[in-house]
Amino acid sequence: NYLKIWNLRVVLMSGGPGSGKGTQCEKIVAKYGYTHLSSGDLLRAEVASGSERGKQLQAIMQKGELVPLDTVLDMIKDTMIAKADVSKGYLIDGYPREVKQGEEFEKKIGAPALLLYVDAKAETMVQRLMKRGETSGRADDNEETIKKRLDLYYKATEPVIAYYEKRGIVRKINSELPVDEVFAIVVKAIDELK
Ligand SMILES: Nc1ncnc2c1ncn2[C@@H]1O[C@H](COP(=O)(O)OP(=O)(O)O)[C@@H](O)[C@H]1O
Ligand SMILES: Nc1ncnc2c1ncn2[C@H]1C[C@H](O)[C@@H](COP(=O)(O)OP(=O)(O)O)O1
Ligand SMILES: [Mg+2]
Repeated sequence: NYLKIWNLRVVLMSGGPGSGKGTQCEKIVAKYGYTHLSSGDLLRAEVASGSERGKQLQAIMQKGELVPLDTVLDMIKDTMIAKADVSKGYLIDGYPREVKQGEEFEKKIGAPALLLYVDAKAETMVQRLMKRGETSGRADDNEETIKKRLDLYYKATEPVIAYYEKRGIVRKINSELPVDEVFAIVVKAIDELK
């Protein structure tokens, strides 16, 4: 199984907090059957388990900071391996969030085929997250933490997109558009992969 993950297609979903990554990933899974791995969901599952490690992770996420690289990469890799036999490809949402994470992913897992970059204005992202916060129950969907997540996104995650742009695998998509219009562009980008 460990060998098998090297041969499966990897698509990365990137963009700021609230840009619509999760929303588009859900639609991609429905159409293409990729295995969706959200680093945030994996971490929240660990928190929900009530483990000691979960408590430490919760404290970091509540502050809008990044959890240690090894923790998140191990979670992703273990899940990829566990699902290799039934997977048609992987859709990875929320990773890499800094260039170092991208480098480690390549060393331990492999090179992605495509990076979908859903791009929205800061204002739009804040608005969406405040709205999501009314019902999400997420400890990080509050004004103070949203601001920190946005700052960190511009500082640490945007350089990741530049890193993959040099390889020509980035497709930038205007996610100010309605969900279905964003998805139509996503579909085009995926269908262009051979
Ligand atoms: N294209 C869009 N237009 C309007 N609202 C959107 C759009 N995409 C996502 N949203 C809404 O914005 C919020 C954040 O979306 P989500 O997919 O959770 O983003 P992310 O995973 O990038 O944080 C959700 O409440 C979602 O319904
Ligand atoms: N690759 C990663 N490295 C470090 N921390 C991460 C991470 N992915 C997620 N986290 C932590 C910090 C994030 O602020 C938090 C929520 O992530 P998320 O669910 O992907 O947010 P969103 O979908 O709103 O962009 O989890
Ligand atoms: Mg998300």
